[in-house]
Amino acid sequence: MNRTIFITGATSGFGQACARKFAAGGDHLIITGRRKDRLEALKQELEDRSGIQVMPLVFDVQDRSAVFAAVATLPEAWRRVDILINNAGLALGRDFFEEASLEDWDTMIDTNVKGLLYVSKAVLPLMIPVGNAHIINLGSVAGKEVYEKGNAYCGSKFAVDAISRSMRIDLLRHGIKVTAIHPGAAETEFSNVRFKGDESQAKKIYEGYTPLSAEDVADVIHYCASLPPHVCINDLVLTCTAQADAIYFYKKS
Ligand SMILES: NC(=O)C1=CN([C@@H]2O[C@H](COP(=O)(O)OP(=O)(O)OC[C@H]3O[C@@H](n4cnc5c(N)ncnc54)[C@H](OP(=O)(O)O)[C@@H]3O)[C@@H](O)[C@H]2O)C=CC1
Ligand SMILES: N[C@@H](C=O)C(=O)O
Repeated sequence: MNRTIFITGATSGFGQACARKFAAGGDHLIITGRRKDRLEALKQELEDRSGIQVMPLVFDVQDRSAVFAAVATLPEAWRRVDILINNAGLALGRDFFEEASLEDWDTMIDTNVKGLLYVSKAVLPLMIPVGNAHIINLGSVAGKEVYEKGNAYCGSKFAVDAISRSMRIDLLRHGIKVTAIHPGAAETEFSNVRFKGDESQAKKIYEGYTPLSAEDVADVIHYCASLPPHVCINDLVLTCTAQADAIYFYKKS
């Protein structure tokens, strides 16, 4: 399938796994993140292995002007986007409300919510003319149920849930599908980022059970993106079997 897929957060985790999955299926990629070295390495890997074309764009999704400027640099051949995967995001800290950092809250809201809005707004003009484009937003089980010390992270993912529902209504007239994907715990760089490099705390999150992998999530995203034009998966929660919901895990002692 020679589509063009625009993936944010392609330097790690779900985004990187999606890039590999879609490249293997023959799709061309626009891959984005702040770490240019990782984007360049992924471009090299995928162009060598899959023979597809890859366009890296380096920008911080929190920076509105940088988002629009980066999209504006796309040459004519890249000014058609079939699928946008709004994946860039993070959690910072896991603290009680009164102890949490305002800076962490700002970053989560600016990245997970405003960043998704900015990128979608900037890329939509390249999607509307396609007639049957698709937006896939990364929410979380944290956007379906709240948990202790989840505060702003849960809030940001509830916002992604609501934005996805609203997008779906507004964009229907352009034939654009909107799918929200809500994973449970997956072992990526996510917890290292959340716990600010505290490897032991990050590792503890995944002890006693088998979490999702980035590839598990990418497989599901690719399936959602490969359905016939008249079929849309609107909202999908996926967890590892050991995780019953956002809070309950069955962990072998
Ligand atoms: N792992 C999990 O348990 C779950 C994760 N999620 C969500 O899935 C998404 C991907 O997470 P995951 O792959 O696990 O995490 P990773 O930390 O492995 O990857 C996060 C990606 O987002 C990018 N990113 C973060 N901040 C910015 C920014 N300001 N500007 C541009 N890119 C940014 C990073 O790129 P770079 O640093 O190079 O900019 C990186 O490529 C996130 O939205 C997360 O909230 C949802 C449910 C579960
Ligand atoms: N599901 C995880 C990531 O979003 C979490 O809620 O910590």
